[in-house]
Amino acid sequence: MDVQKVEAHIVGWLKDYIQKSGTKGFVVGVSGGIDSAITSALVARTGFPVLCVEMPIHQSPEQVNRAISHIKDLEEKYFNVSFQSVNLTGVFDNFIKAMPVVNDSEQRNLSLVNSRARLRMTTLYYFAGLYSYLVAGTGNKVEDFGVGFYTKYGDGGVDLSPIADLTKTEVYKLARHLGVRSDILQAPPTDGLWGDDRTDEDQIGASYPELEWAMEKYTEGKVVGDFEGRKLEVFQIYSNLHRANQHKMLPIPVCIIPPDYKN
Ligand SMILES: NC(=O)c1ccc[n+]([C@@H]2O[C@H](COP(=O)([O-])OP(=O)(O)OC[C@H]3O[C@@H](n4cnc5c(N)ncnc54)[C@H](O)[C@@H]3O)[C@@H](O)[C@H]2O)c1
Ligand SMILES: Nc1ncnc2c1ncn2[C@@H]1O[C@H](COP(=O)(O)O)[C@@H](O)[C@H]1O
Ligand SMILES: O=P(O)(O)OP(=O)(O)O
Repeated sequence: MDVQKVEAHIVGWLKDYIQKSGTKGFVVGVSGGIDSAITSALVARTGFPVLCVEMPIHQSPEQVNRAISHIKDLEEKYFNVSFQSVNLTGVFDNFIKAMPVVNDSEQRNLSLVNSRARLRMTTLYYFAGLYSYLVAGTGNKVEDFGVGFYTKYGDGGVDLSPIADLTKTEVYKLARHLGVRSDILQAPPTDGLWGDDRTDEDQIGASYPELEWAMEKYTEGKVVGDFEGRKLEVFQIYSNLHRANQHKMLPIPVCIIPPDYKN
């Protein structure tokens, strides 16, 4: 990958889009992870106003510190970048209190995990509405179009996706080129939504390089019977998630009324 060309292409694409949209800038959630680090670094390079929002919800101090240090790095380098911290821990705790008590704790935990992501989306759109900004998405190609590993209308609820055609491996290459901090480069990818230190790999059961391999094979039309051992395991993980999460990748189904019913 020619990182210089990719950087220039994405920055140009962002500038072109925002000029045509008639909006004034970008807002992006910065978590201390690699995807939001490069997304914020790219929107910063457009010269348009960029609001980086850090939104802890029972977050580990390491994650918070990485996010804040990254935003400070950007603020020092780019006059157009500003920083807002919004602690959503109390909002989330009150949300839980307002919900009825349920017994199935596994399903409840997953639903609450996704509620965290949706509270962040709501916050980003608050700022987008306030300043006429666009919400920049941070999803990469594997998350968005491979395994659908994101929260529908949570971190998936965005106005534009600058890095969604880059695999995670390409995200790392671009991050090194953009000079992203080493602690962010070294942090294992995590959604940070569970209140513990589980990584994306712990949750999915395969690493990003493995998923990228499977995505390539799946796209080539390979099937389960083509593999054995660990490759088979990874291919099955990928295929199952890809199929189950199609509803996140396709436009939502609309019930079309037969025209003669309307006459
Ligand atoms: N970037 C990240 O790393 C990241 C970010 C957020 C969440 N996550 C992870 O992603 C996962 C998200 O969980 P999820 O996918 O269960 O939740 P989700 O809320 O994203 O999607 C499930 C919802 O989609 C809808 N749905 C389900 N099947 C459907 C169908 N066939 N057609 C239409 N709509 C349908 C339902 O409303 C359901 O509640 C979690 O494991 C979470 O930890 C990862
Ligand atoms: N703590 C956070 N502060 C700001 N923005 C956040 C935070 N955690 C997550 N985000 C945003 O959501 C996406 C996806 O997050 P994952 O950590 O990959 O689940 C992230 O890129 C931020 O934009
Ligand atoms: O989306 P981010 O920035 O939180 O990156 P990662 O998923 O690698 O933690």
